[in-house]
Amino acid sequence: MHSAPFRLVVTGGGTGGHTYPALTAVRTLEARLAVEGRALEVLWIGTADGLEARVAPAAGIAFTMVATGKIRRSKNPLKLASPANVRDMARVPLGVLQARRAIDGFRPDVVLATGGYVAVPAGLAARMCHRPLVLHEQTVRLGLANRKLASAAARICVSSDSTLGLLSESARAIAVVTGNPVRPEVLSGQADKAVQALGLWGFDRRLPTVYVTGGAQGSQQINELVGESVQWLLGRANVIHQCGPANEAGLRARAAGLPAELAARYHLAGFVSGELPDVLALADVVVSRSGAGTLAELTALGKPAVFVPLASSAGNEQVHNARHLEQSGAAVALTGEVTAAQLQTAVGPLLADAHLRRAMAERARAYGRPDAADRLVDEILAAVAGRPVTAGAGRRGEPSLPR
Ligand SMILES: CC(=O)N[C@H]1[C@@H](OP(=O)(O)OP(=O)(O)OC[C@H]2O[C@@H](n3ccc(=O)[nH]c3=O)[C@H](O)[C@@H]2O)O[C@H](CO)[C@@H](O)[C@@H]1O
Repeated sequence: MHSAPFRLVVTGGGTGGHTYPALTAVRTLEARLAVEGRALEVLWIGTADGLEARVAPAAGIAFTMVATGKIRRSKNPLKLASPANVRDMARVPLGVLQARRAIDGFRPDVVLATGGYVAVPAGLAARMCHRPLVLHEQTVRLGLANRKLASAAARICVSSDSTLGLLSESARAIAVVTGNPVRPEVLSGQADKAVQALGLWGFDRRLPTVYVTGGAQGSQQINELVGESVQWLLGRANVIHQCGPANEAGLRARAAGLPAELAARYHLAGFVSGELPDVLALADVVVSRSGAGTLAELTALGKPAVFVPLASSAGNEQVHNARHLEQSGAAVALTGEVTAAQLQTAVGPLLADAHLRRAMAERARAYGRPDAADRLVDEILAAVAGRPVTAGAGRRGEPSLPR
């Protein structure tokens, strides 16, 4: 029985893709320590306007804000020297100072950084305070924040085997494939609870249900495609459409024009929060962006998916992710200029044929890593104990996401 609590600083956020793996790691570590009778104390270093500013306090985690600026990539020096860029870069040293003060005061055993702009000042401050820094990368290529922090890290935990080949020799020496943590509750949703919680009384349970999601902020492109196809979809399915908080009012006005019998089977939401696991359980087909977080969830659950990747995502990784799953029949990828007709051609067979859905679900599940959070916690504990990375750790010979 340990009397001293384990102290963790966690940093990362902006989007859901960086925020939820951090939250899942905290919860998993807490459960692991509880078995030994040891308490966990956590401080989350984030930004005021990132998703983490809502998620961490709602989870009862102490939260402190630091200044940070968007780090933009550009090969054009004029763009790099733009006023917005210069202003944002100037905020980073202020953020480092603030993060350093927070870390000095909290004295964590370890700092976990999961990417996003805020991870840069907090990660640099971790090194200044001589605290072990564990990085987690969700996407196949290291994000900008993790690239900046790699040389300061004790461990670089990655989500895909194919990331290892893309790392420098020194980064590979401290890299471990853990997978991308999926919130445990996401894996145990119940379809009936979604009906209760969202009041989906007009849904026809004899029809399949499509969950449309554009990621935490919603996707204009997916909203338009679904808007054009909504009557077609509702002719064959119930639809839950997560459209992004900023787009909700406009789409709600448009949905008011639907015939009543179709409107009863259409549910619009800006953001799906606590009900997400139950919504995923209810979904027979998912139409989605292919961000790393969503992909980890859908493969862990084994859900047939039609992906409409964000073409401008870093290194085009969403397109790579979607195409890679499509190659083995684990999803359908719609890339480039996608039309409503293409969406219908992709979704139609899945709505019509439950066998097809089951086959795709099985293939998707082969990519899932439901144990990723446990493996990340193993590495956090190993970093605190000063254990070196095991050579070849994490190579499991499973299907991996592409380069
Ligand atoms: C625009 C952008 O920068 N996208 C990147 C961002 O994705 P972004 O954060 O937008 O998307 P992800 O798919 O990674 O994660 C979204 C997360 O939010 C959750 N969710 C979403 C909607 C909702 O209503 N409720 C809800 O809980 C999803 O279940 C998921 O857990 O980070 C990912 C991981 O680094 C990258 O792969 C993406 O390319």
